[in-house]
Amino acid sequence: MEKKLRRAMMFMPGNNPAMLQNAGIYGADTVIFDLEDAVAISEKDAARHLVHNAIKTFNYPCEVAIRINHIQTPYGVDDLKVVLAAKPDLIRLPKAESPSDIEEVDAIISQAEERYGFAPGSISMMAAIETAKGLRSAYEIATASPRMVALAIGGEDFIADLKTTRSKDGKELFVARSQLLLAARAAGIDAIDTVFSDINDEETFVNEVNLIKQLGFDGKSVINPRQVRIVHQIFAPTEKEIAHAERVIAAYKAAIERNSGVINLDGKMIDTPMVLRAERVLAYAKSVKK
Ligand SMILES: CC(=O)SCCNC(=O)CCNC(=O)[C@H](O)C(C)(C)COP(=O)(O)OP(=O)(O)OC[C@H]1O[C@@H](n2cnc3c(N)ncnc32)[C@H](O)[C@@H]1OP(=O)(O)O
Ligand SMILES: O=C([O-])CC(=O)C(=O)O
Ligand SMILES: [Mg+2]
Repeated sequence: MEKKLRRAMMFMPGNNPAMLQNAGIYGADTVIFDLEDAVAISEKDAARHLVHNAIKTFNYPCEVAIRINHIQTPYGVDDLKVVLAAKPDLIRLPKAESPSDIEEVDAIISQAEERYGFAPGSISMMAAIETAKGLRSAYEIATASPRMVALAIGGEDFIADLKTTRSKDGKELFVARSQLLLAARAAGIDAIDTVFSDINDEETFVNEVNLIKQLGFDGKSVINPRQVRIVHQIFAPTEKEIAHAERVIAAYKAAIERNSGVINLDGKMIDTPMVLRAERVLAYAKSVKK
């Protein structure tokens, strides 16, 4: 099965009807309708129903995710009660700290799938790690349910938990990003980087997207349509990368025909991991073009 792309996952407040209506037009791989921190407590109930109706009404051309409130707040269970009936593709649990958070949400989703006649397992889950405590259990959280498709880092809350501030080069998040990436990779699921809040600082945003791509992340949470285009551009393999990958595969095939194990391409040794990476570049380029 072809891998699902989750390059830009775009948040919007669940109580903003205009944004919900236009959510699908900006090309994000995933839209995230937020019921958590972007929605005031007095608006929680209205937002749930608005999000439910939007999913039922608009035929979004992308993955549809909902960020619910944490399951142990007074709002999380009610969020699920209302929105699951609309069959979102993905539930994002914020501030996950233990596998039991995931198990609790998983159980409620299973009940809803049965009640509404949805295929078992058809609603996926992801979790955002936003505290040092959550990061210590990242692998257990990632593997707590077969529904889990991604771990994200929630950098704003994480930095508050670290008791520091956010710098332009993100040094304070470096270890957390690396550890989260390792946990996601060990679990075989996607790793998604945090939002970048200063939508007018394009230069720092571009540097940050290049950094997280190099670290190995699959995508980034974003908060504005302008950020979607930048993330998608940076994640797309360049013509040069595609041409190189094609030459690696061709050299590998030619070597197999010659029964030769060692391949030399432009003076550089090519071996199995490089062939795997070249295959991944070509598969990625193919899915990006669609
Ligand atoms: C730390 C966290 O928890 S982050 C997650 C929660 N936060 C959010 O969901 C915030 C999402 N983002 C936003 O609300 C907005 O982008 C803001 C407030 C940051 C900036 O808003 P604006 O100044 O209006 O942005 P901008 O001028 O670029 O908007 C251009 C258009 O895109 C729309 N738009 C902006 N952001 C979004 C979005 N996230 N989703 C959908 N549409 C959006 C605007 O409504 C506007 O539409 P229009 O031209 O039809 O009027
Ligand atoms: O999960 C995210 O990217 C946004 C968020 O809540 C945070 O940074 O605290
Ligand atoms: Mg947060």
